[in-house]
Amino acid sequence: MSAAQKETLGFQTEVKQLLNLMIHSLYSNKEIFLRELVSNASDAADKLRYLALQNGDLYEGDAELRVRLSADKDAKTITISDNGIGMTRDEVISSLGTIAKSGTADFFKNLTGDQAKDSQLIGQFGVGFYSAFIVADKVTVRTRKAGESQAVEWESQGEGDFTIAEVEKAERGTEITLHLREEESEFLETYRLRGIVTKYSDHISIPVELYKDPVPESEGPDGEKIEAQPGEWEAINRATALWTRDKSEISEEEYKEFYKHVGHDWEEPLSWAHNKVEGKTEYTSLLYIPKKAPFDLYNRERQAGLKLYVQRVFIMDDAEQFMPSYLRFVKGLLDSNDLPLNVSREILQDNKITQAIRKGCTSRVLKMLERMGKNKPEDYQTFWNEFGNVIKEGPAEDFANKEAIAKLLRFSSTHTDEKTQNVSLEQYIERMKEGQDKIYYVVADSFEAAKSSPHLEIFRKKGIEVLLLSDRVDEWMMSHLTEFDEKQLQSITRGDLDLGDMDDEETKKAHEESEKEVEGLVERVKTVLGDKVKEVRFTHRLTDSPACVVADDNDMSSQMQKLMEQVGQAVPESKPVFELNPEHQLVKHLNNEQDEDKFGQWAEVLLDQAMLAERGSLKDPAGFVSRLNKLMLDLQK
Ligand SMILES: Nc1ncnc2c1ncn2[C@@H]1O[C@H](COP(=O)(O)OP(=O)(O)OP(=O)(O)O)[C@@H](O)[C@H]1O
Repeated sequence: MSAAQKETLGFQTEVKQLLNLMIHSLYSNKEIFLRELVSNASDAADKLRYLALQNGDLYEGDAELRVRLSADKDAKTITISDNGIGMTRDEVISSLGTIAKSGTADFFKNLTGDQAKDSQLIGQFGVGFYSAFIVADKVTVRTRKAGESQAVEWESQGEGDFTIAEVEKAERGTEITLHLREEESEFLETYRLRGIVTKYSDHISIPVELYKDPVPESEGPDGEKIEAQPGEWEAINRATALWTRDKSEISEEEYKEFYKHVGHDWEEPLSWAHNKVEGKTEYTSLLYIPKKAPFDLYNRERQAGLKLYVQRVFIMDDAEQFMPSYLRFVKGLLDSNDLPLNVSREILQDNKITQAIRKGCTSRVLKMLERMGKNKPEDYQTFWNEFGNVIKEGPAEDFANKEAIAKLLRFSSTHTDEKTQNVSLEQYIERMKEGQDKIYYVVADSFEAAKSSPHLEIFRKKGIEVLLLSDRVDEWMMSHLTEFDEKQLQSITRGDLDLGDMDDEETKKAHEESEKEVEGLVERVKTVLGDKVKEVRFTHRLTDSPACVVADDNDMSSQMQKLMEQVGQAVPESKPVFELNPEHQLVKHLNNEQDEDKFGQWAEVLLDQAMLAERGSLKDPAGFVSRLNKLMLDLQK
């Protein structure tokens, strides 16, 4: 096909939207386009080096991988060229014409039109190649894939479409030419380009070279001849893989910039850990905790994982085998000395070395988070707000690290009665009352429901702290977390309430007396309610409410039942234990009711009320309302 047979293709709708948004919302940070393009060039070099392990011919006699920058002041263009893997025609169309990420549609749904918010979202999404259009009104990409003879030219003005044509290109790799907008000529200055590379891309492991113009022969001050200097390519970055350098030599800034490259993130990381492990398994890990959750954190198809290198050679992206799923937000890389260079995902799957590294990396991340919790509570709160719900999957997934994971958990609690989850189990234990041997918690549908649960009444009265749980995953998590620091975690809506040594003799006596006053009531209620309840008993956990329902110790809690019903699972029927507060006026009233019919109605209304407070809904709400109305009318008589 000649250039005249150029084909014009339309961008995927999302690309158009993304381009538009990017140009507007990222303009204040426009210089990052260079970071993105250099980062892509470096990835392309990594990919070629990996493929060349199997087939050295791909180097075509040129194994010195590098990126080159040059500016043409007359044409008002800058060019970024690499001799990496390059792209075929199909790859160009799919990489530079569509967005292949899973969850893209959801991402676009979340855009609000508010520039500040949207630019943050774009950052999370990854800006990449399209950022070229922030400074250019036309971009030309010429690329030839290693090992192929046909090259391709892609060109677009960043509006609705792009053209694609077959061209000749002697050198393998990709050359991107940006036709700068009128007002962007600052980027034609080599000092400016040099400054940006030093700032953002110093850590790139291949040389980034800038063309130094030739200097003609000249005369010195004393008439001596100064020889002409030929034009040449000069490396302007350090060009050593950052993670191979000594920790003490790497600045915070360098770690942060490197994160943006490996993590494809826009924001700075919250924290990182860089370790060289020697001994039986030898590897270097550089693990980062992002500041913001990616938009697709809960998308099952989302690719997550670390970048894997073997002896400094890039092997693959998204090696998910080195992190458990509840730490899937961790970004960074691993460089192993022990894995074979031809390692594949299949080999990684069932491999002793993988397991050893995974174990090491997991405990390193858990320690890093624990330290952050202790030393930088504000950062930790940011982390928890973003990723807390993922960490909550941990106790079920990683039995061996249960205690370490439990230390990371944060909860809302009656100590503050605030929605922010910021109370740790260790803090809870420090505040435990004398004689208290359990950690109490309640799970409800929402924070408000948890906070006003009738089950809390006695705890509030006695000043015993209770953790307030209301995230979807909470019930599931708590079913896997039964103990912490040798203390049992106890749901206050389950089983008989035993406040252990915290009740003094006097209180116990008063309780017995109040039960005596309504003696026989339990049996009467049990008779009228029949098999609607599993058991009826008195309770002293309530102060303001007449009654409540609790789950039997061996039964599923009502929150768990609800969760299972929501996902369409058959739920084995478990009946509630109905508890009556013998000190409450309504319960006393019930006891005095001689008319068995009315007694039955009162008992049912109390049961329905308790169910409503516990589950937020009733199986037969109309029945409840009509019984309640009848009783109200009776009261009028
Ligand atoms: N210089 C290059 N050489 C070879 N392929 C490239 C080059 N630049 C881009 N690509 C291809 O185009 C794809 C899209 O690039 P783009 O920068 O938009 O996204 P990305 O690098 O995959 O991720 P992110 O958006 O997070 O940066 C890349 O994944 C790669 O396959």
